[in-house]
Amino acid sequence: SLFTKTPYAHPSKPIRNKVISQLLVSEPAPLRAAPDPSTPDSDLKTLLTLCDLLNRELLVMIGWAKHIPGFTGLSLVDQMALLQSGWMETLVLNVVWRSQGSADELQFAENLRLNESQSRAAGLHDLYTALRHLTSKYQQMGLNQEEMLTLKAMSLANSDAENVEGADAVQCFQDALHEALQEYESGQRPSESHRAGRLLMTLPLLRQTAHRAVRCFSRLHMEGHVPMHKLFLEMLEAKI
Ligand SMILES: CC(=O)c1ccc(Oc2ccc(O)c(C(C)(C)C)c2)cc1
Repeated sequence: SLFTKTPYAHPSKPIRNKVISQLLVSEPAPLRAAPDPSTPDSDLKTLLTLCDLLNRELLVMIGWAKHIPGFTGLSLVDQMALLQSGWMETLVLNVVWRSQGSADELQFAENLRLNESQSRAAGLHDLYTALRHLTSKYQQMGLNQEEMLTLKAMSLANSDAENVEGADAVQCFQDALHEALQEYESGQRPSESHRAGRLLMTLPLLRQTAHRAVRCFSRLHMEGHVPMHKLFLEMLEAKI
């Protein structure tokens, strides 16, 4: 009838899942590393540049989270709790996604890629092996951008923060993201019936990779060579 609202599929864009299309439009532009031109190149300079990049990524991530459908429906306390427990997984997925196109480098930024020997020189070998392991897992699976964005939002929603006030609201937030993934995968042609489950089953490895990254930073912090930004230290303390 004239009044049934048939969804209008724009010819060039297939009808996408609402949650996933919202995640696509709110994906921030990748940041660029900002090495200090007056400092001579050194391993410490690499670390300082990476630290600065991470600090800016943290700030961008906080703004990004607010665009995840349902996130701002949580109490502010719960929004902060999810960010404090899920930030590392979220940032790890970002670097792993950026590194998908490379066989042996980590692409922290378009203008900052490290291979194994450069990572080792900067004291980041543990980080390198952990992130490359997860990167190759997603390369084997042929992870696409829609799936990466959904997993990123899920990793925040499912970060198992301890002191959550509104457990039901968080559960509902998680369910909406899970539903979006299921709907997206069943809409794929050819649809792979186990795809959504396989993607969810990579989350334990993502959690483990984030913990290995935290250990790497705690060691670097203990060694005391690298000054770390206050926000980063606060977020790091929330993970230890
Ligand atoms: C403090 C310090 O020594 C440090 C060393 C390396 C580093 O490199 C990174 C840059 C961006 C980034 O997103 C990530 C993760 C993906 C691991 C979060 C790591 C950041 C900080």
